[in-house]
Amino acid sequence: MSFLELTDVTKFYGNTCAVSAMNLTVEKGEFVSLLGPSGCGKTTTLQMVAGFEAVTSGRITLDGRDITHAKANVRGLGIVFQSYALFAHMTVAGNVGFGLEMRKLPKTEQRERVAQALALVHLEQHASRYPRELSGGQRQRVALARALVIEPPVLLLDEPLSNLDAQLREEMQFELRQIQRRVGATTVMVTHDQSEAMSISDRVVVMEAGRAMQTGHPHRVYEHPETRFISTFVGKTNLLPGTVTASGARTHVALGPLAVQVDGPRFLPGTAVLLSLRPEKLHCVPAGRIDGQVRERFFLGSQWLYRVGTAVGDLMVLAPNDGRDALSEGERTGVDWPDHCMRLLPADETAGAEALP
Ligand SMILES: Nc1ncnc2c1ncn2[C@@H]1O[C@H](COP(=O)(O)OP(=O)(O)OP(=O)(O)O)[C@@H](O)[C@H]1O
Repeated sequence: MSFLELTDVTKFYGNTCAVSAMNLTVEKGEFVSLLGPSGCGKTTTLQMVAGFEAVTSGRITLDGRDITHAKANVRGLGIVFQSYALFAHMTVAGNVGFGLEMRKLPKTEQRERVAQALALVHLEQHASRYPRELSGGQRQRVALARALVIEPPVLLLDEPLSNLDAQLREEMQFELRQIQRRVGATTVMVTHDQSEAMSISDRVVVMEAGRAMQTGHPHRVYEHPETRFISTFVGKTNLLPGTVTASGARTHVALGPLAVQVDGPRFLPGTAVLLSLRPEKLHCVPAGRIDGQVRERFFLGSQWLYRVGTAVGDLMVLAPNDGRDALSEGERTGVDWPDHCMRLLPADETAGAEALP
């Protein structure tokens, strides 16, 4: 049995189904992110684990105990929610120590643990400040220290880095991961930022319309998305429409004038499919699988992004900036890619039954 388990957890608000038969297992010490677009049910899922929202049906267990209907305060979870503001009238140390005070721990132990928690988030020197005297990022770190100080079995984070500018956000992502590893807290984080989820999680759960669509290691989900939605929500991709012409050890697909053979899930001949090709897997070469012409180019610093017009449609190609001259707009180029980078997705996701086992 996993440390935290959600089994068929469903939430209705009136007639609105916010979360539908959600299944999730989180191992002790694991960092799992719920990733998905606005309104897909991420926060509602976290709120049900926290005990702030009632579960309509299904079951939640923590360390083997059924906590589906347990009150929030007896679950003892560490929570950093966007709306879970700091106490304005208390200092940073007061905010961080609040949970320990509630638990009536001896004063000396409280002081020690508050100092440790503040050191963890590098805010020792701000212990006597008030929240209004801190930056947004510092406030989020106080919220994190307040959650960590009670040494919770599970840490629940809802967009914990949302108030930070891009650079601080990136720094804090790594810091958060380090803190989480050091403390060993089992963590569930909600985010709509796919790069954030991928860079710090052991596993990501991609949600769409109240459902968990795919769960796995970030690299696995990125390289083997199971649906069109996941292939475009987690990273960027070129999607080329094609038709399956034959299915053997590999699937033969016709993409207009181009024929390819793809490993992976097999489809019946005649099935409409999409070939997913990640832009960074494509190369501009003098002679490739297909000829094209650079329509546009964008300089991204460490990379060039080319839009290359070809007979199978426009292809986005991401090339490392190796310091040499880039291709010019209007220039002719071939486009190539390795066989193992091709992924086939059903064009019509309701037609999954047509996929061969
Ligand atoms: N208290 C509520 N009453 C009615 N409907 C709600 C309530 N809270 C959420 N919903 C609905 O449930 C669905 C899921 O909302 P939720 O906040 O869980 O999504 P989310 O993925 O966290 O979105 P966001 O990234 O925008 O925060 C949405 O359709 C939302 O409108």
